[in-house]
Amino acid sequence: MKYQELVNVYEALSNTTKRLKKTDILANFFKKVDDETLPIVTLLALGKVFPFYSEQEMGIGDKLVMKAISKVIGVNENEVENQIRDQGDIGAAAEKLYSKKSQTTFFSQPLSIKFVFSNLKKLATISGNNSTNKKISIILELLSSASGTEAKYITRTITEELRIGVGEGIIRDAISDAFDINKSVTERAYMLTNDLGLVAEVGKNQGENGLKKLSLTPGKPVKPMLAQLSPNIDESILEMGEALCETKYDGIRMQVHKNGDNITIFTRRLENITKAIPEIVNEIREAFPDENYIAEGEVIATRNGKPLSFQNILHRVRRKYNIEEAIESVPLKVYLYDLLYYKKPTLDEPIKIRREILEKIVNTKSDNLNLSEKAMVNEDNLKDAKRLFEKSIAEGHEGIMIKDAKEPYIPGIRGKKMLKFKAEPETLDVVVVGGTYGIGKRGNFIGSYMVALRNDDEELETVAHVATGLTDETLAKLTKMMEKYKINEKGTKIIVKPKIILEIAYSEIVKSPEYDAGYSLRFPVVKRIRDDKGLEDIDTVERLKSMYKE
Ligand SMILES: Nc1ncnc2c1ncn2[C@@H]1O[C@H](COP(=O)(O)OP(=O)(O)OP(=O)(O)O)[C@@H](O)[C@H]1O
Repeated sequence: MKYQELVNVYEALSNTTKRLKKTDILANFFKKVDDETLPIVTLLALGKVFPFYSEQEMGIGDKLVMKAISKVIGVNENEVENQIRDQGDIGAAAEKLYSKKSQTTFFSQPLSIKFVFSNLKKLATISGNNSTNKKISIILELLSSASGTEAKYITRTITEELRIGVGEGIIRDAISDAFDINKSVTERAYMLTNDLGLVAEVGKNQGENGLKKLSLTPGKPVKPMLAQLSPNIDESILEMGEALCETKYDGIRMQVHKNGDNITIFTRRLENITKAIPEIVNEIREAFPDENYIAEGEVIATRNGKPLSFQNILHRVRRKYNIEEAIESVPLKVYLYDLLYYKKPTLDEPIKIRREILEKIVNTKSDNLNLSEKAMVNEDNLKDAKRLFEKSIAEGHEGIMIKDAKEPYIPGIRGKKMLKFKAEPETLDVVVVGGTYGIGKRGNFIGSYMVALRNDDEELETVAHVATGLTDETLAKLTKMMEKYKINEKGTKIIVKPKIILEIAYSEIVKSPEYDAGYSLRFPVVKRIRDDKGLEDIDTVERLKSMYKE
């Protein structure tokens, strides 16, 4: 199938902001695509070449792409840079420059989707000697056979900025519509496998029954079950009848997979962090029986018995070098709290049973590996939950989790079956879309950040400017990140790609016509940079509205 056909779909998608329309466009396209190309286009429609959980990333800087464009068009790099500034992004700039190109490539073969995809994959895997030149020549090969619109989307895919407003949710719905499958079946199949290509393929060829048979595979990460806020501990427990209450540790969520001899550890964003924490891999190997399993827990860092800050842990689990040294300086502890697979899938068992199996099979004799502290609570012993909460706070943890004892694990859903109750007021996770440089002494720093939430159509809506809560060190770090993601700059204002996630505390949600969301936050304060979250994890306008009503 020709790449131009996918490009026509991209264009149609970027011409509408309506979620239903986008879903419809994609569903019609999926119906037409052949079996081999179908998994590929589910990734390309997201602007991706590798699935989310893959360790592979594109990692190609804008500069390299600019260089390639300048060679293909035969203009100097300054002109490409000027176009990017005028058009707002590299793709639109490439399209514009192509339209001025005098020499057309009549004799070249039209690009096929498969050819573009395999070249993009190749790009990401080149390393070592002379790799920059090799990368340039692959980009050149693609761009020299491309039309203007094809070049627009090839360059955007390479720089990982597709800008067509399509997220996983729309692709999932489009698969459902294309192959006439109940949305909840597609959703669950995706949450369990994290593989849109597989879901599309099985949905097309085996329908709903085939998708229902998809399950967990140790080694392949699962989307984590998420928690809602509990308004009140007692009320939540009474509603559930019986609750498994546990300490809420403020660390990194970890999903441990054992398949054969291999142990793999993923974060909540499904990043593979196995290599950074070899001591934990060893502890886990020792503590579990030699079976296949998937367990979940929180990893925290401690010093003198007290939990260290979240940033410390994040640094530690992302580390690529000097790991031995880090093992000494930032010792980690793991608290396990769930079991999704043990010899076979266990996620459909109630959490009470999953916990019992976990307790039975895990040997927690090491100081660094424990099960989460727990209390089984019902109407007769509500005090135990309060006691656990107070103890958790006194030990420096965040609060407690309240889990409905009879409920299964529901991947990827933020439902009412698992709640959290924290000592500190709830915060919002937002994405930075722009900023303003400071004045005087702070002229080199971006002092104020324009932040946004997601809406139902998977677009971003601005919600506040935040300028407090930042230490000089964080300001410097954020400014550097903003410059890296810069799309446009005018005077002291800068627009950036939506890459930086901040956790924001605030005193109140108020109505405000000034922002796209129609609401804003009073006294917003940056709590921390959430490097562990991605755009798909930020809060939604819908959630903001429901919090306002509450
Ligand atoms: N005992 C526990 N059981 C389940 N989750 C726990 C536990 N202790 C800590 N956690 C953490 O709490 C998180 C659940 O809260 P939530 O679903 O709101 O995630 P979140 O958006 O990261 O929230 P937060 O910002 O409050 O951590 C889990 O992702 C996990 O990392």
